[in-house]
Amino acid sequence: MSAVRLLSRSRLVAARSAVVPRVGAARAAGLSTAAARRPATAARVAAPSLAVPRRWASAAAAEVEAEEAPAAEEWPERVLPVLAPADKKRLARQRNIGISAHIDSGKTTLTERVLYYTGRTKDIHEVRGRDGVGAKMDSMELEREKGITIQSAATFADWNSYPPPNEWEEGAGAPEKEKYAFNIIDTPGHVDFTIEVERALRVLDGAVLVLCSVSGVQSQTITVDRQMRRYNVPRIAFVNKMDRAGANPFRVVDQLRNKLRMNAAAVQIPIGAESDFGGVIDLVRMKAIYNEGVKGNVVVEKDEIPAWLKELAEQKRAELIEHIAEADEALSDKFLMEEEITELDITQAMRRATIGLKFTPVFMGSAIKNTGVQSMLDGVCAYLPDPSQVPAEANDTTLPAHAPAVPIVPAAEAPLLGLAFKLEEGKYGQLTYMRVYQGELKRGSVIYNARTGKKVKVPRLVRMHADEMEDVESLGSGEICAMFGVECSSGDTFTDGTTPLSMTSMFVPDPVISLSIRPDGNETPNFSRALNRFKKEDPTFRVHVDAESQETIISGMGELHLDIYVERMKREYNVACVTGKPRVAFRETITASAPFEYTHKKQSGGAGQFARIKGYIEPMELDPDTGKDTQFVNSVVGTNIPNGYIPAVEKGFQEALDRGLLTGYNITGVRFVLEDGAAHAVDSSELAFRLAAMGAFREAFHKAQPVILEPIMTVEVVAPIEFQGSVIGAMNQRKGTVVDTEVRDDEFTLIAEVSLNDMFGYSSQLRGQTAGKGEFTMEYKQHSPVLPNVQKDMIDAFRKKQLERK
Ligand SMILES: Nc1nc2c(ncn2[C@@H]2O[C@H](COP(=O)(O)OP(=O)(O)OP(=O)(O)O)[C@@H](O)[C@H]2O)c(=O)[nH]1
Repeated sequence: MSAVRLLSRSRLVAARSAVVPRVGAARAAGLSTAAARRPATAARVAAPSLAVPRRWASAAAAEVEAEEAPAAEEWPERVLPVLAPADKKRLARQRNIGISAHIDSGKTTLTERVLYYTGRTKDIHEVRGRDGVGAKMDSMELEREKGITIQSAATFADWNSYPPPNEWEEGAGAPEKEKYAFNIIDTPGHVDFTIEVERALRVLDGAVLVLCSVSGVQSQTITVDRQMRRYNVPRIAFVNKMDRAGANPFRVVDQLRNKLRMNAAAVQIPIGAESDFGGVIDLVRMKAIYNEGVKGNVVVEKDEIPAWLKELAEQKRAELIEHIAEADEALSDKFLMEEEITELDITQAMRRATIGLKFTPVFMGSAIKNTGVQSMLDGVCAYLPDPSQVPAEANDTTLPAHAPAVPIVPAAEAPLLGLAFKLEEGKYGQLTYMRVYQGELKRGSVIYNARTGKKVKVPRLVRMHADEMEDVESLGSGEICAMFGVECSSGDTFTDGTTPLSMTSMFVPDPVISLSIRPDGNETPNFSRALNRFKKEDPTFRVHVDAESQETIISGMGELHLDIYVERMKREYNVACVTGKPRVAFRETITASAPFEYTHKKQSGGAGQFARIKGYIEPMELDPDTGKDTQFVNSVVGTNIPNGYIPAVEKGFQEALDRGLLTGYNITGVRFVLEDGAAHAVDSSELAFRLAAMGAFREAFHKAQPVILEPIMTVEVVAPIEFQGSVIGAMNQRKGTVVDTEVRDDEFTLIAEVSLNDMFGYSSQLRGQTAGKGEFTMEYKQHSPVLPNVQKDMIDAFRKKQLERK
């Protein structure tokens, strides 16, 4: 295997540019280009150096302490594998895609079509359909009942399509269609299940953003788009529901441009509209595409474009070329020079621009009317990247956190590196969904959990098809699969034990709502079993026991999120529960810095306790790299505090954060800087320093202008126009700030920012106000300080409760 020797990504770039000029010279000298690509130094690095000692796997279990970690000069030289031609070929026909959108845009309905057309299902079952079967992808009983998607389901499917445009040659005609392997994840649209969307985007290489042709860009579309940007996921858009009254795909394209600041353009135009919608015109090839046969399974392409659409097609084709040219230099040059632009120029530029996150092609159709779905699938093959084209990175767990991340090459020969991105407890035990990033995962092989260092044998490996499965012997890099009987937590990395690499973790938002929970009747082991399982499956679901009331408190992303878990406790674990009133997850923070100098001293016969610490606390913003907004900084110079006591100070600080001093809620956004102190040879202990840190924090916190923060939500209401006045009135009553309103035909959309604390009971109010016709979604925006009078009331109420307890 040829190899490129590297230390960091910048060196990778440098190495690549250093190699390029040598290729021509090598050819002239009769050498293979592979040999020429290998820099001189790498020639001495034999392939086995890819393997690192087995002990690294267990070393990875522990976080590397800064002082233990090797200095930068000692960081190991990195040898990156180069993709073998066989890997490249296989990966070029692999697509890992997510289907994401605002609630009710038709993702599940669309996925049902995809499964049917790819031959995975024999029939189409509708969401909340009359046949009582329910959609294939909504396999959970609850999902089928409510007609919403709760858990994402991964599905494997094959699709025949043309090779991607980068493999075509000008003038050579269309190549034969080939088989692509798709992994599709149907993600939930409700904000309460945001973590499912986050997880899916983390492991997928591209996405289809589904929009409703009438409602266009909605609040959840904005959230999903933000998540896709966070993970650099290239996307194509699909404007669904083209059969609906008021359908207008070009308005949706405008919204993509204006509201999401996306460089987007339609690659199709509709043939007919609303109930007359009959097909689409492909603007690249200028062909009319219709669906015929059983449930639209036969795609008919006609060279003849209906005469009444010719002018619109020409105009929209020009607009498409202009927008791609904005994002692609090669096409832009041709465009400016007024040279002839061929079909291949457009498709190749569109692929480059889409993968480069500079352009979004917009497809359109109607999932329910079986129209336009196959063309969208061809678009996935043509314009979304294969797994080798998406940069992925891992951390070397033997190095400190600031060491450069290591680029991953999805080579089959490299050591195994896989990310367990989702857990599910099924009939046959725990099912762990894994994306293999490099190497190969084989049934029966032994793999290592990089976090715990534990090894485990893979007893069974399956490809998932919603809730059914297909056994496989092995899976290559870039693929998604599920394993049975592998104990782990969501987000764990698995390796073959020969690499110290671990995948970077995902963004987990903090919970915004909590409620107390207890079994209705005697407590059975199933109560804690269920809570433990949910906690492991879902990092946004938290459980703790309140120190004062001794109640079990569950927290999550919204009322629906917690309701679903309470319901699942009853259905899956036979534990009916009684819950308290939902409470908003307030937080406390500081708005100024404050110094501390604190001595903890106790002398009551025998060994005393002595610890003195000095330093300051200050406000801290969320660190986007670590996802943390609290930090302990050790700035001690000298030995006034012996090194061994420093971790105890940090522990005391962490403990102090757990229980706020104003109202008992968590403290966030604080940096604790330890500068100096004193110890006593006999009386100092870890306990004394821990207590000193807690005392110092208490003292400084009150001087640092503390405030209570509350979650502010973005609320989007859609309702018939006649209810606009009363809906706005109710929002004002709830002290909401109206951010935007939009009126469309007979419907309006209102976007407001409202404190979550003022949103309780809104769904029944809206239902009453709009005769059941209004809908709303709510999404967490940020934590903001409560009004001073509210803060005072909350502090008084907390104190009163504490006095009553005493
Ligand atoms: N008119 C029309 N209705 C559609 C179309 N596609 C889906 N629907 C309907 O829209 C509703 C929502 O569809 P789903 O497929 O459940 O939407 P979803 O985006 O998966 O919903 P969540 O998973 O709950 O976010 C259902 O009543 C569908 O029948 C379409 O192309 N045209």
